[in-house]
Amino acid sequence: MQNTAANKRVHVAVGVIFNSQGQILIARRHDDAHQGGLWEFPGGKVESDESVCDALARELYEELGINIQTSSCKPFIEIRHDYSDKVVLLDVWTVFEFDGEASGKEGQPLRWVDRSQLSGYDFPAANIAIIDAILNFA
Ligand SMILES: Nc1nc2c([nH]c(=O)n2[C@H]2C[C@H](O)[C@@H](COP(=O)(O)OP(=O)(O)OP(=O)(O)O)O2)c(=O)[nH]1
Ligand SMILES: [Mg+2]
Repeated sequence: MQNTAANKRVHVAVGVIFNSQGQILIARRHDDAHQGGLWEFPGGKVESDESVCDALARELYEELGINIQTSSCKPFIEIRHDYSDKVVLLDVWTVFEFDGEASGKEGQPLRWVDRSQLSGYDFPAANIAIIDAILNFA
């Protein structure tokens, strides 16, 4: 099979996680990762046997050490984006309740930011639409 962007399409569960002060958690992607060095909303690839929400819960535990109830993740927006080397489907969910204190379990820097501060960080291109939706979110 040819190594085309089409067969590198990845389905990604992404969490926009709010704390009790209404701040949002962002993490900096490792320099050597795809879209490395940029900030992201935590999450990762959905495996074939998982629901998106189960994948999100697993990724948030692996990356941040927090536990979410699958009933607390609500669908927010879906973004399909074609990077030249990869096509991603970002399945974005909001999370308002979680147990534990988030820390960068993979050594990634984390920040809790007000939504007005999001524009001060560099995100992958696919995130522009997510950030617009957050800014318009009631
Ligand atoms: N998690 C996340 N990924 C994003 C965002 N924006 C964006 O373009 N992406 C892209 C980058 C990657 O190509 C893909 C997510 O892959 P990932 O590296 O987080 O996947 P993963 O956690 O399962 O990582 P790994 O096990 O493969 O190392 O989606 C975002 O806000 N959050
Ligand atoms: Mg990830």
